[in-house]
Amino acid sequence: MTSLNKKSVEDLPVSGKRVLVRCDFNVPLKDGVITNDKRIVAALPTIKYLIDKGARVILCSHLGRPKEGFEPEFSLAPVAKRLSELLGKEVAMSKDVIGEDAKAKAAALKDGDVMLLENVRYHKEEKKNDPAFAKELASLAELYVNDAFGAAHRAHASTAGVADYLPAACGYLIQKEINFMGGALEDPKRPLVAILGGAKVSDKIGVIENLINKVDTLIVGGGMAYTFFKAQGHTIGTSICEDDKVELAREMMKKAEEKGVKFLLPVDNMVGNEFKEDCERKLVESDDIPDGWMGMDIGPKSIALFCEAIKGAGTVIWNGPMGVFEFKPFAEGTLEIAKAVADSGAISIIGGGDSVAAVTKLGFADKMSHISTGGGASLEFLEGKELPGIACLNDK
Ligand SMILES: Nc1ncnc2c1ncn2[C@@H]1O[C@H](COP(=O)(O)OP(=O)(O)O)[C@@H](O)[C@H]1O
Ligand SMILES: O=C(OP(=O)(O)O)[C@H](O)COP(=O)(O)O
Repeated sequence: MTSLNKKSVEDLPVSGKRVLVRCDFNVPLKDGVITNDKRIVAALPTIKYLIDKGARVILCSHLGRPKEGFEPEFSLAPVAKRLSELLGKEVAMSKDVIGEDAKAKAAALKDGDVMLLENVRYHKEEKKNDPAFAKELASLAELYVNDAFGAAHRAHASTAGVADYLPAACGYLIQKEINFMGGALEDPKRPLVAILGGAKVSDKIGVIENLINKVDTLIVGGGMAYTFFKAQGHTIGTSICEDDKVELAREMMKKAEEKGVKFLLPVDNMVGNEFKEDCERKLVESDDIPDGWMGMDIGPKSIALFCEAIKGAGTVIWNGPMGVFEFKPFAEGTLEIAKAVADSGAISIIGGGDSVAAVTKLGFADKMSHISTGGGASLEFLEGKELPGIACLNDK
């Protein structure tokens, strides 16, 4: 396993100290109710450690993308409530971030107490990583712990800026994420198979460029595939495609061939005449999608081809569903690939909001070695980019 060369929460003298802990509590909410608390649960080991050590814990996070100032639907109050339930103790919630209420509540903390600040993005200075705001936030505490892996690719005041003013270390979640993903890529159990799908071609094509130097097999399915189909000269109908990435897709395939990387694309496709759950559907036994039809899932031959490659894998890295899994008639590809990954015995790492949602919805989450709490963050890490939320922390 790769070890992170950064100070850990255990390296800080936390007893009796006020510790500012950045978490990623950016959880999905529907009508004010948390629909998936995975990110809150994932933050518990660090919080519990600090409570046990008698630290005075000041938690902070963003939630969603509020535009300006206080907007009630982005309040972290539901998170404070859920945290109280999970910890079995009161989590005080301040009405503001660096205002009077936050300062008073932070000053009143006793050893082992926990509080949560309001959404840091209520201040526009947060995303700008404004030094004065970072300094003010830091002044609430004596030590800083970043455990927000899902936001570690953001150079914001609470994820990076505060580290200029306080001794700074990482929490257990960041360690866990980096250990798993770093280990998988630096010393992978082979064959190393990467599966990429989903819809964000431009975000992920950079990952392919980097992965080609590391993987034995690269599987591209889902909405990603059609840009590659176009690069091969196939017709793609109305399938999603990023025209400005076609040339890059061609280069990626050439690079894969030169490097001896097995590059698998779908060989048959489930298509629909409209982007709707109950659209007309048919199987196209080739990579030429007819006019007026859209590739919305991989077909049975592709499933068999991909599953065969997954079967012998030592490590599987998967990001992006194989089709529009939210529509039941097009969920088959994602379901079968999830099953194959679960049954492969390989070390399996799943990242990305929709991929994790798909794997969870289909009931395979427990069978994966690692479900990452970060979408964008895990991708940037896999691309080999330095994450600012980690780079800012004190070296060991
Ligand atoms: N063939 C396709 N056409 C259009 N959208 C697709 C296709 N295959 C998958 N998708 C969509 O891709 C979305 C997920 O893509 P993305 O955001 O890149 O993944 P993740 O969130 O796991 O990183 C899903 O909502 C899914 O419906
Ligand atoms: O949900 C998040 O990222 P993700 O959707 O890439 O997993 C993080 O909380 C970061 O949020 P942001 O993309 O608004 O900075």
